[in-house]
Amino acid sequence: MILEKINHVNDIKKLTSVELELLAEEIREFLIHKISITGGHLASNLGVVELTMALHLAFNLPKDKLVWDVGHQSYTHKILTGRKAGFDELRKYGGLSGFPKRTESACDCFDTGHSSTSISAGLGLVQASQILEKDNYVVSIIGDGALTGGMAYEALNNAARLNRNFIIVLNDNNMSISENVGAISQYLNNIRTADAYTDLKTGVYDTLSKIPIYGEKVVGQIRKTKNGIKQLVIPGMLFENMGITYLGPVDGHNIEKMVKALGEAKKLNQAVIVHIKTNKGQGYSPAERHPARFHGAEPFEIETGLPTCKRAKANYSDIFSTVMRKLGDRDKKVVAITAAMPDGTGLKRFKNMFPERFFDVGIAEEHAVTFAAGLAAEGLKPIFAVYSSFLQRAYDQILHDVCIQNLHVIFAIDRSGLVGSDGETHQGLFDISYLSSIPNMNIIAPKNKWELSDMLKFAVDFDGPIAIRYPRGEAYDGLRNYRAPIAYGRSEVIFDESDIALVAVGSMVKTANEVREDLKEISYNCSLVNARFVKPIDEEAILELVKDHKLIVTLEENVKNGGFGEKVLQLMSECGIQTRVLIIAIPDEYVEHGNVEILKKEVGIDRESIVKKIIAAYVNL
Ligand SMILES: Cc1ncc(C[n+]2csc(CCOP(=O)(O)OP(=O)(O)O)c2C)c(N)n1
Ligand SMILES: CC(=O)[C@@H](O)[C@H](O)COP(=O)(O)O
Ligand SMILES: [Mg+2]
Repeated sequence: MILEKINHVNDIKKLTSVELELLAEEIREFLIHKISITGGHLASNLGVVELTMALHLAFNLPKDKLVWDVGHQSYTHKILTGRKAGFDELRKYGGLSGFPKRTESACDCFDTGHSSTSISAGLGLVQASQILEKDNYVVSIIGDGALTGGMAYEALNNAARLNRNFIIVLNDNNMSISENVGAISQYLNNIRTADAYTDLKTGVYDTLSKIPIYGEKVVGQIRKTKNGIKQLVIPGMLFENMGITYLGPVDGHNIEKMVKALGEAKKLNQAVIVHIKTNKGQGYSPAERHPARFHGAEPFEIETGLPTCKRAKANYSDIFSTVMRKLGDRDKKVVAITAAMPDGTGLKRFKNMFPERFFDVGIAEEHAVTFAAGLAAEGLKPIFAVYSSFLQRAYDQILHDVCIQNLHVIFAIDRSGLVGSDGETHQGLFDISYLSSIPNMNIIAPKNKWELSDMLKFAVDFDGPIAIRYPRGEAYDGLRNYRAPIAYGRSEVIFDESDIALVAVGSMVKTANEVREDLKEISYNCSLVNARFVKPIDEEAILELVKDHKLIVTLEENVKNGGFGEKVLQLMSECGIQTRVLIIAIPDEYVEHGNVEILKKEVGIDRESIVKKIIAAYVNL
């Protein structure tokens, strides 16, 4: 096994070219085997095995810096930097992260998780090296999907004026999670498929370069020419015209060719894009055939590619998908938007049924929000389905373009709360806080699958900005009989007792009900209130609760700062009420990756911890 020889960074440099080919095969087998057990981002990682090897051969880590965009494709990099043994615990609590982490290795120079940040971060590293007079290379590796994100262009706009080497590797597999979208994707596709064009370019350059003394100059001259012959011989004109040298496209499964291209790129004192063509899922036919399904794979059977655990119940995204279909049927003004997540959010069905009312804008959450605002300004009813953590980057667009004008944009916020194995960057723990500080915004959260459906209908009939937050995973199907119509700003009393009032938001209603049952067994009486509205909070109901309850407990899967509990506390203080409020929420810290149940325990929002906290608070009243 060649893989056994790879224990430290740069071990790869000791291998012969035959061994390198074997190593690529072994890494693929290793990844397929490990991820079939743990789950993880398989298809993207299979696609970059040779590219990562080429980068490790061409550069000296950790002195040189590799910045992985999104970072979901960094598994081979982890293997080559001595972290092979960690793959049994990949994305598990306390185990190896699925993304680059500076705390995990000196070879991880920048943490990522969200898309399109690598060129900005890389440029920062380059400028820092210059100021600190360091002598190292910086390489940002960005996918064609990540290149649909606006931040990448903001960075390219700046990188173009560099007079120092900065290599941007464009890992082009012609896929985002789903099919990539937009003009840039089309442009790259044209380059990918225009082999004759590439040969012409290579041929012309090679011939010209071979002419003694003047050849190199002529090539340089062609690069500087704004049109004419350059249009004919240089793919990647878009980048060249911006002032960024373009090299490629290069076969991303040929190590030798990539090392050569990277060597050329290293010679330039400016920003240079090396366009690498890869195949998402390379070497594992189920992933090659279904790259979207194997983008973020659950554990699967290697022979068939089928998931090992069949899902018995629908998750919230499935419910959303079904309701969206009905809403689309019922109301022609309903339009749906996704920022490159049609599968994850459950919008694929809507896309198939109403293609003219479906918009995938690419990984462009900021644009998605302002685009939705434009649609709403003309009277349509846009529903932007987005993961909680990805909506974070559209804060100003929500405030400036939607809420100031009080436009009727519906935010269907999936993955609110703890998401689990993706960790810090993806936990949806801030949306209540960041949204509720914005005037005109309304925030609701369903307790179960039926309420998600009711709330979506309510939101479509509403007028104004409204966000519905719901968690990742299985949709709760308990408390079915509690289905009072949704009324603006009103909560729902589920159990009316005395002593302790549990006021829970969305996913925490289920937990609160379990806590209520546990406490009942030891003779504590608890009322259970489903908050429904986080903004505006149901002040009337809360002021009613303080009349016959000694302790109010608020429960939410959001950070405490700026959360629901703090709003209740503020109301109490404004009304001069002394009743004790116990806030069950996420503490002021980032929550790492791992199984959601373990994470809940760690942050103290699991059933058992809550019971203990309530008893402690109650006996100390
Ligand atoms: C801001 C943000 N939005 C959405 C995502 C979800 N996401 C992760 S990877 C990905 C597709 C990236 O495509 P590409 O860069 O081409 O990489 P590939 O998976 O094809 O290797 C998306 C949409 C994200 N990580 N960050
Ligand atoms: C890397 C990334 O951002 C996505 O692939 C994300 O991991 C998807 O998460 P879900 O599995 O919750 O759809
Ligand atoms: Mg891609």
